Amino acid sequence: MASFKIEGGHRLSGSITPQGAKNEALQILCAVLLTPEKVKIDNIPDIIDVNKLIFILGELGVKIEKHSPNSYTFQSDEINLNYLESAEFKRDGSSLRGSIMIVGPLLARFGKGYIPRPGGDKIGRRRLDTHFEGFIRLGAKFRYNREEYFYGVEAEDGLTGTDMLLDEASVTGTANIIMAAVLAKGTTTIYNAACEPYIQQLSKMLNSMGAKISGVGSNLLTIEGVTSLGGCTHRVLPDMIEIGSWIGMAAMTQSELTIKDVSWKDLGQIPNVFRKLGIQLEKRGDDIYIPQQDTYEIQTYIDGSVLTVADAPWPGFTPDLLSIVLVVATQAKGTVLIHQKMFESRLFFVDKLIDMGAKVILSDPHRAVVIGHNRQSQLKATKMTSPDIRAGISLLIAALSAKGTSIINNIEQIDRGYEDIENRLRSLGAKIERIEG
Ligand SMILES: CC(=O)N[C@H]1[C@@H](OP(=O)(O)OP(=O)(O)OC[C@H]2O[C@@H](n3ccc(=O)[nH]c3=O)[C@H](O)[C@@H]2O)O[C@H](CO)[C@@H](O)[C@@H]1O
Ligand SMILES: C=C(OP(=O)(O)O)C(=O)O
Repeated sequence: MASFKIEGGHRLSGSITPQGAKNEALQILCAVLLTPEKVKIDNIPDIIDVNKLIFILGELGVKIEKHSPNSYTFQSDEINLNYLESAEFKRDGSSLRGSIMIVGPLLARFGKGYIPRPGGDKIGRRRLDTHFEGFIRLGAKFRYNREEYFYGVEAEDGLTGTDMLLDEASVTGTANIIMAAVLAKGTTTIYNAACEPYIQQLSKMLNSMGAKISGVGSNLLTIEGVTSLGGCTHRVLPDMIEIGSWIGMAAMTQSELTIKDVSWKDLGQIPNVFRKLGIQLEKRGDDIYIPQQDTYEIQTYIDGSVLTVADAPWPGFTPDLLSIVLVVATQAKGTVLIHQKMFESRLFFVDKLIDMGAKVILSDPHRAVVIGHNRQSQLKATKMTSPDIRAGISLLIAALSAKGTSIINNIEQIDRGYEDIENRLRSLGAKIERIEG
């Protein structure tokens, strides 16, 4: 297991370009299974989860041409469905969350889709009911092998469009159902659909392949099924979660930083939430400029009560940035309640921040109150283990601002979602080293 050794307390400076969005890339890669024609994708992040999915596509027989670390062409004209029944697939498919989204395209195009229980962050219960209820509504037969945690859907006579109301606005669930419905007979409506930029991008890509999806960006999608889809080229948006992480790093290390080409129009609440923590952000063209700030003060509500930052399905604030907001608040002036509504095991990493000297009260698994130090007391370096991607990057941010040298173990968790993070941080002046275990 590799580790990071971080000497904290150094300011960063310069500009950084965000990687392509992990969660969008995982959807877009699955969509290449919907056509026998070539699909070219640019700005794919070179991270563990994405590379694992590309590996699975290769095992499925997809022809893969790599033009550069971030640009590929895929062609799914000879798919090897036998792989789905292999022991290798049971191992490979369960190693990330995004692999679940191969099921919709395979079901739509080949009449069957299987998946072992997918992996991903261990951040609480992560059910798949929405996905499979959607496929069943489209006419698929469902089976589940409890011993092997193996899911399967089949539809020998194809899928038929229908109206459905999702039980929750699941991101990967909506993507999966969209990819199944684009090739179904007739019209499907999906109400209570997730509408994150990831889903909007997937829908736009599918429309450029010949699909007929309307309502893109809303929670009511209408999909007129077509008989086949063609090739396309697609560019993945910058990763809004990485952008939020860079904002957090700049604030915590009191650094002046420019984040380049962020696609402001797709950032939703993200800039505003950081502004509510008192962090100054300037829109400069399509860049975010963050001036060096010695202190920042958390706003209160108009009536003077304590600010809450909570997650919600889009256009609400993404749960994937709450850990970062939490760590940033530890050095602010003021108090904030962090309410992680979606996941029940994502806040436990605060123990480590408390060890480092942060004032945090974990009220219950979903809520933590952060009482900012206002820079009166610097966090102390420590040795810690990264439990999930976002807690991992939050601990890294804490370590960059702390006094002394910290060690973070299990950094594969960070590598799952952040491309070449130590070299990019070093280019901004951070003192960080990877130690191979
Ligand atoms: C590969 C990928 O794209 N992963 C993202 C995707 O995961 P994923 O698609 O797995 O997450 P879901 O959107 O299905 O749900 C996440 C959690 O939120 C709960 N929930 C969801 C919707 C809702 O309206 N109410 C509700 O309580 C679910 O029960 C679940 O516990 O979306 C999550 C929620 O934005 C992100 O954290 C993950 O980074
Ligand atoms: C929860 C996350 O990822 P995954 O769904 O892939 O585990 C995340 O990106 O923060």
